[in-house]
Amino acid sequence: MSDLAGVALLEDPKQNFGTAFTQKEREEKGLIGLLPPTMEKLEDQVKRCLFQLSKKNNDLEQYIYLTQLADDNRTLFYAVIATDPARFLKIVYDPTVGTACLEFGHIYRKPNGMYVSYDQRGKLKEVLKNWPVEDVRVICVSTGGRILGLGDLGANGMGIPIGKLQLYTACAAVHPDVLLPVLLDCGTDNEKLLADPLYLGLKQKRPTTDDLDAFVQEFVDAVLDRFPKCCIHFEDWKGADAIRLLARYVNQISCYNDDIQGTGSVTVAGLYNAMKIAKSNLKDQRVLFLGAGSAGIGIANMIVSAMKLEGLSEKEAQARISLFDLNGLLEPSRKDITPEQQKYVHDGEKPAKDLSEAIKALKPTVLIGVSTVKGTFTQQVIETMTQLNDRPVIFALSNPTDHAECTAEEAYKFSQGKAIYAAGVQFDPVDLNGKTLVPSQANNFYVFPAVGMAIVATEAKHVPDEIFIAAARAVADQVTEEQLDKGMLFPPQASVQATSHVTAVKSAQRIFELGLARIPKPDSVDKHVTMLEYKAEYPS
Ligand SMILES: O=C([O-])CC(=O)C(=O)O
Ligand SMILES: [Mg+2]
Repeated sequence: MSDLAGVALLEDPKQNFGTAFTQKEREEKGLIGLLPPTMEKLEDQVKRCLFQLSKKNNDLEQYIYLTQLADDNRTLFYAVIATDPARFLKIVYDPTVGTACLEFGHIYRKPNGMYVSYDQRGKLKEVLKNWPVEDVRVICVSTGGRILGLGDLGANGMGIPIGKLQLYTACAAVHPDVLLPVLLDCGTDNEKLLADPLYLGLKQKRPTTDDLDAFVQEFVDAVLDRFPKCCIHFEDWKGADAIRLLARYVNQISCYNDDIQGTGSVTVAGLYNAMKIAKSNLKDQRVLFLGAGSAGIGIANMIVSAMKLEGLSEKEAQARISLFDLNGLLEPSRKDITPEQQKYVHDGEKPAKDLSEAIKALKPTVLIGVSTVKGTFTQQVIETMTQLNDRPVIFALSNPTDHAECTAEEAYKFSQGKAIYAAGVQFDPVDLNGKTLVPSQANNFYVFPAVGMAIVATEAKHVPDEIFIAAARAVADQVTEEQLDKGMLFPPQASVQATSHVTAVKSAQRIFELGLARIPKPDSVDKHVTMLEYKAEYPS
């Protein structure tokens, strides 16, 4: 039982049970008179929260309410989320977390994690000592350099590490005590924020790449010094930084980049199921990306890994993928190709500025949008895909909602219901010619919380793409025939906890198979994961 008492106990979100403290606890802990006399159960408290939430008239207000609830009583916060994950995922996470990040300096209440800032360089080991928990197992860290499809939001990006780690617990039951959100504040190039008197981050421009990399190295060293078993989850960094730093650290320490590997994994999961619907194989697809940043490269690389498992060579797999960005098709005459993009630039390809033209020339079977630009999958683009394919696969992954390349309704309508569609956010079902089509949300929340649990459960020393392929397979295989028939490529969000458990177990098994665990393999990986799972309950 808690060593805190009285008001201090009520102010500790981990140990505060509010009106659910029993008479005995109230007497022993000096709480008599500090609470209303009625003693409630967790279910009663949940009902009151749901009532209060029903009075909030927009999603941002609900986000603010839930943030305060988490600061007040953590158990109750997770119990509320568990009543309806599908409803609350879109509040504590994408898309509402995007609105929250835009407003973060304005709606700020409490830090809820660590702000490690550029002006503390040279002292990061000292800084990390200020975190009160000794055995942190996952840090989710962002520079705010590229928040969702919203660009550089600087320290306002803190909403993302907080929200991502809340999903570790809400989806995969990772114990919240072992999770630490970090905003690595290196300034921002966002002039609007720099001019905002309520902005909370460092009011300076971002450092050079070399200076950033030196700062990140100091941060990595400080993390390993303070938390030797910790995995570093990189999230929402500027694309080039994300790719470069993942390449540097992926085989060196326990780390992964969710925007690269998690997004790649969930997209491959969606493609595995799209192949079941289209009665085809991944290795036979031709894939065109709109957007050639970290998400596009991450997904492309993951598709290559998945095609290799189906028997293609690396070169053969890469030849099946092309990239198209703001400046048109990435082809040999372009002068602005980065080394990571180069493998998807193919001899003989001609310049193309118009996406429909590129589609006619390349005849892709799969079109993936990671452009952050709304409406770029026009009627013409969707119709061209439909002329070329019986079942065109169209994934409009940019988020939040008003950044999607096309809506579910547009994809289904312009393809006469033939498109196999997924988006980065959840769109409502669409009625077309007497059939209800259920669009999927190809969002990395199906993957990163479960992989996070697998990492915690195995103390993985590295987190290579193989683990994310195993997670993709696990997610895909949990969709039933009946769900596939409605166009669903992912398991229902209502059962995300059960889905994440299975995905975590399969991912952990893969970590053991690859020899990447730092603990001996338990007799039952399933039981081992179950034992670690956090329950949003008061001790009885
Ligand atoms: O957070 C999300 O919904 C997906 C994601 O990682 C991103 O867009 O950066
Ligand atoms: Mg992200």
